[in-house]
Amino acid sequence: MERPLIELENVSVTLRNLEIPMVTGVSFAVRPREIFGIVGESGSGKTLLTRTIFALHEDTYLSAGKVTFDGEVLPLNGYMKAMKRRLGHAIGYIPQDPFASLNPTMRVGEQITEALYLAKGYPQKSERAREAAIGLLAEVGIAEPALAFRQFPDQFSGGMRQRIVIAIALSQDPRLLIADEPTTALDAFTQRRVMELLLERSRNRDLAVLLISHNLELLRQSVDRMAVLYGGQLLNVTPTADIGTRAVHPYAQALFDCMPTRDKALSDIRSIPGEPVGAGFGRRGCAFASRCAHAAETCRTQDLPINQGHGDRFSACLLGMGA
Ligand SMILES: Nc1ncnc2c1ncn2[C@@H]1O[C@H](COP(=O)(O)OP(=O)(O)OP(=O)(O)O)[C@@H](O)[C@H]1O
Repeated sequence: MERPLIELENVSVTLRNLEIPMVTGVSFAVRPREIFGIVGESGSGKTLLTRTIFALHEDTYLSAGKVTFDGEVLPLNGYMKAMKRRLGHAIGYIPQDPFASLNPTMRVGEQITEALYLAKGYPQKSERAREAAIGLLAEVGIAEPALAFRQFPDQFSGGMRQRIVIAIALSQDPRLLIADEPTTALDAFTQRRVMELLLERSRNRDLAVLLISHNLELLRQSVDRMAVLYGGQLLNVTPTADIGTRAVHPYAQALFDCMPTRDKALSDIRSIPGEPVGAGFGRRGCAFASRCAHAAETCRTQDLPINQGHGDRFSACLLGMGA
């Protein structure tokens, strides 16, 4: 099996000021060219985990575990510095909101040539940088790339802006692209077009993608495997093809049961009882136990198993379900 591009082993994320562990015991590996998802309800800790791993969060730190990128272990001490060296080169980031992530006062071309200068050293005003930027705009489906080069972000729709953000991320020739809810700010149709573009570009460029979303259906259509987070715990790692077809962790099953799909009758859609438990669960046992139809005493008293090795599947269910 190929060496993972990035591997998390028993990673915990802690809030800096309060010293509260928010995400605990997360292990998974993303392989080269793999489209890997992280799914979980709002507040489950997806963003905290991702932004901490990629050194984008000032309020949290990696308090335990091991992160290996491309075969190199990044030290916990000095982690942010070590990871920041890879951001913008080996790793590209596409944030949630294309409206907030582009500078409204700078022309689109300037923003791309700035990224090209930082990643590849192309002088910003050079013809080489201009040509590369226009090429990138064409690559992400901007109809008149030479014109777009001279325009400002507010002259574009949300979907077009997100394409420009993707062009900036691609300008750095990354091997791993992180996309945190990249389409939530867009309408359903545009969402689909932008996702298609993202996946097509990654296949074309042999990129691995880490796609974070609360939308199980979006992930089911897009990713090869996914990690399921709940209450800051990793409950399941599963090939996407398993969802709805073979046993997965009871929480992943419950998420699937409440998701409307084309082949499901309205009466088959079931909501999950109880209130969601947010990141920072901080007790022994499974954070999902209070809402799980199968929960037993052991689910409240035992520590969750940790995902070991690089297998395709992992279930943290203390009753052995979905393993
Ligand atoms: N700086 C912070 N200080 C205190 N709590 C925080 C901080 N940042 C996030 N949290 C809390 O941590 C929890 C997890 O947040 P996170 O943003 O990771 O959730 P999420 O799973 O990405 O949800 P969403 O899909 O809504 O973005 C939330 O309850 C949030 O309120």
